[in-house]
Formats: sequence, C-alpha cells, structure tokens
Amino acid sequence: MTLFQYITLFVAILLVIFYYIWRRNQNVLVTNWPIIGMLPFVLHNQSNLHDFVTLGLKLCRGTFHFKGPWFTNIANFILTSDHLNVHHITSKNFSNYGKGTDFHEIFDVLGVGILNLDFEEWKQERTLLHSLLKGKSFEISFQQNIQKKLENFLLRFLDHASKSVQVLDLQDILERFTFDITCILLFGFDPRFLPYKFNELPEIAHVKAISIIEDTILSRHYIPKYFWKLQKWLQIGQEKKYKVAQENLHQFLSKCITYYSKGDEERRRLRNGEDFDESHFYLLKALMKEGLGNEEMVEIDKYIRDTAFNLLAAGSGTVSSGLSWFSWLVSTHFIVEAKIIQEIKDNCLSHEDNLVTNLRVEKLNKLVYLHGAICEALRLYPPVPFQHKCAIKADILPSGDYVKPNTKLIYSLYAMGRMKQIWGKDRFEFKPERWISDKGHILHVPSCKFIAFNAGPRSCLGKDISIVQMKMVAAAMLWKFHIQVVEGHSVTPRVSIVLRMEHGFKVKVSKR
Ligand code: HEM
Repeated sequence: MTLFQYITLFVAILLVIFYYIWRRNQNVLVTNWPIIGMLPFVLHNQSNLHDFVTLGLKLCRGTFHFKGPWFTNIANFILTSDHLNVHHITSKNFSNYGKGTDFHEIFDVLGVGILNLDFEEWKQERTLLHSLLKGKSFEISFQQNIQKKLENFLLRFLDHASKSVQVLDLQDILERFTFDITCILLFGFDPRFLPYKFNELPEIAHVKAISIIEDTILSRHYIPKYFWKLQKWLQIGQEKKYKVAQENLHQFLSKCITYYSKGDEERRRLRNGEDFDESHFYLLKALMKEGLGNEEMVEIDKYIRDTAFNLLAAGSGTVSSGLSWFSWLVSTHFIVEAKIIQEIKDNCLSHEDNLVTNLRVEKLNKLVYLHGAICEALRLYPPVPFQHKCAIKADILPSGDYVKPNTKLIYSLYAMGRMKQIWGKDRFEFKPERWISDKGHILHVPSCKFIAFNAGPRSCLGKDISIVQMKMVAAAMLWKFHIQVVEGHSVTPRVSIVLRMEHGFKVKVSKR
C-alpha cells in the first residue's frame, strides 16, 4: 500500500469510530470523543456555559465527570452542584482539599495574596485579615465612607442623569462606585472613577484591566496549558493583553501604596494641593503595621501589593455584580419593588429624616424584605459563579463518586442556586419571600446551600460588610429613583470568573 492509501484508511477508520460514538451518544448531553474528550462541548457552549452546565448537572443528578483532551492540562475533573458534596469538600473534609498547583498557575496574578494561598500560609493570612476586616474601626470607617460616597457621588450622579433623560450603563456606574469605595477602604483615598456629574465619566483603565485579567484567567481553564504558556512566552494574543493589564494595575497599586506609606507631611507635599477625601482608618495602614512586624516577610512590597490586589479583586467586582443583578431583578418585578419602598418608608424614615444618614446597621437590620431580595439576587446570580479545589488524598464523596489523589473538583455556585433539591419547584422565580419566616424574621439557610459567599473555613471574609453595603446602596437608590430597563436591551450573564452582564445594564433613571 502507498502512504496515501494508509492515510485514507486511517481517516476512514477514524470517521467510522466517530460516527459510532456519535450514534451511541445521540441522547446524551455531552459526548466523550476520543483524543479531544469533551472539549467541543465547552467550546460550543462557551457563550451560555453556566446554563448549560446547570442543565448537564440536573441530568446527571448533581455530579458529572468531565473528560479533558488527551495530552493536555485540561485534565479530567469532577463537576458538582450536590450540596452534600460541597459541604464535604468545603467543611467536613476541608483539610483534604486545597486550591492545587493548576490554580496557582492559572491565577498567578493573585501572587502571595490570600485567595492564592493554601494550608499554613493561608491560615496565618486569614487570621490577620479576619482581625482587620471584622474590627470595630473598620466597621465604623466602612459605613461612614459609604454614606459619604453615596450622598456626594452616586445619588448626585443619578440625579444629573435623571435630568438629562439619557441612557446609562448602571453596571458600569456601580463598578466605578465599588472600585472607589474599595480604594477608600484600602488606601484611604478616593480615585473618583465615579464623578458626580453625568457627562464627566473618566476613562477607567484599571477597572478594564481587571476585566481583561478575569477573561484571560477563564480562558486558561480550557485552553491547553502549553498553548497559553507559549502565548505568554511569545507575548502574543490574550496573554499579551493580560500582561499589559497586569502592569497597568500594578502601577496603579504601587502608586497608591507609595503615596500612602509616606508620612502625613510628605503626602501633603506630594498631593500638591489636590483635594482628595482621606480616611483616617484604612486597611493598608493597619496591614503595614501588622505585616512589618513579621520577620519572615522578606518581600514586603510584593506582599502588600498582592494583598491590596486580592482585596480589590475580592471586594469590588463582586459587590457591583451583586448590585447590578439585584437592580435588574427588582426593576423587572414591580411588586417586589413596591414592597421594598414600603419597607423603607415604614422603617427608615420619619418626616425630617435624610434617608442616607439614617442608613445605619440598626435600621438596615429592620429591612427584612430587602435582605431577602438581595439574597435572592445572589442565589440566582452569584458574583463568583464557580470554585475549584484539588484533592490531596483519595476520597469518596457523599454522592458515592470516587476521587483520586490530585483530582480537580469544580462546584458551580450558579447551578447550585438553581437546583430543585435545594430550592424547590419555584427555583427559577425571584421570590424574596423565600428568605422570610412566618414570624417575619430572616430565615437562615446553611452556607453549603446558599453558597454565594462560599462555605466552611474559607468562606468570604467580606460577607457581612457586603450585605450592609448592598442594602445601603439598594435602599438609597430605590428610594430616590425609579430604574427602567431600556426597551429591547438584552440582559444575559457573561461567562467569566465574575458574573457580569454581557452587554452591560442599560437603563433610564427618573426621580420618584
Ligand atoms: C457580594 C459580594 C461578595 C461575594 C459574593 C463574595 C464571594 C466570595 C467567595 C465565593 C469567596 C471564596 C473565594 C475562593 O476561595 O477562591 C470569597 C472569599 C473572600 N472574600 Fe468575598 N465576596 C464578596 C465581597 C467581599 C468583600 C467586600 C470583601 C472584603 C474586602 C471580601 C473578602 C474576601 C476574602 C478576603 C476572601 C478570601 C477568604 C479565604 O480564602 O479564606 N469579599 N468571597
């Protein structure tokens, strides 16, 4: 036989095998092809991956074994939305599940920050950040700064926008707002990416840089490792954009850090008369005081920069994503909107009151229905839609699935918010009532079911402050303005590591 005949025969055999597999899998959602595994399923459903994964998990009763292409890093992994499995991984057998080496490579931008640490190093960092984020000084500074920023910027901005009757992207506005707030809390100064005038929106390279970094990280999950590493080495394609974005962010962070590590006099001189709002308490100052005492900390500059980046990543896009989905859900559910307004009226206002200064924790605790609406938005649209872990030793999950050492496990927070076993038949409905007891109190749902803030020892350190921030912004915004989605604007989730809206959130606002 000639070489040509050998090749033809080989191709023919391959086609017959592929045809056979295709016939056998016609009724199966995901086909496991030879060589390429289930990768075509990911690529084909890239644009609606979260919903497709939710459907797949439903058909597989909550746990699914993904087979990656041969000879690539996209190894086989277990995908689950079974809350008993998640409880096992995040809490019961927590010590057996770390982030793993793949995570550290894919999320290299997190450096030595908490989100990228495991075991002893993580424990130390968690203890330090816990003491700072849960301290009284932080809580007081946090509330005061949000009140100021709301009054002086967000509400004034929306007021301007309502007068000009123009369309605005509320998702972008909320991202600017939470970015500014996080900078105030971290560095004690406000970069003012959200101005108070509607027509003075500055270019925000740093927020865009975060979005490029998030997209690249997502693509590194399904592009073969050797391919993206080659791109990185050659500095081409998405990896080039990533590097530029990372440098951009590092420059911004270094500037903030250099500026705020100086003494008061020096800062005043550097500020050169520019009038920045400054906060007396900020995390970076507290962290430097604590961190500098640690003799093992050789690369202190890198540590401070990475920690600042981790907190910016953890606390900025997540809150704005939550607020954007909340605003969309409320603006398309008029009865919910009316109930929230009534609740604010009944609990936060007397005739002479200014609502914003009245939004203190004691008052916010009375807004039970608003609390339910926020939890409901976070259930349906969790800002962090998936999490991944890596098993150290062999294990058996409560679902009966066997886990080999070094297996990757991904749990979908998005799918878990839509599982009938957890939320019942009406799981796709936006129903704040599901969070309220017969006596009118907030119902507690265990974190392995309401997973938006993760569960177990690695649950979110910013959960309480995020809910407070979201309640303050939501109450002030809804009380003063009616938000109307622009007709024909399509709202769909963007597939990324933070769940934003693909086309933004185009609205018109009018004063109530
Ligand atoms: C709606 C807002 C938020 C949501 C949905 C959210 C969600 C999450 C999730 C899912 C994790 C686990 C991440 C992982 O292990 O890879 C996490 C961790 C974390 N979050 Fe949040 N977060 C929010 C806001 C915040 C805020 C405002 C802060 C504070 C600045 C914060 C600080 C942290 C920290 C420090 C961790 C790491 C905990 C650890 O590894 O021990 N988060 N968050």
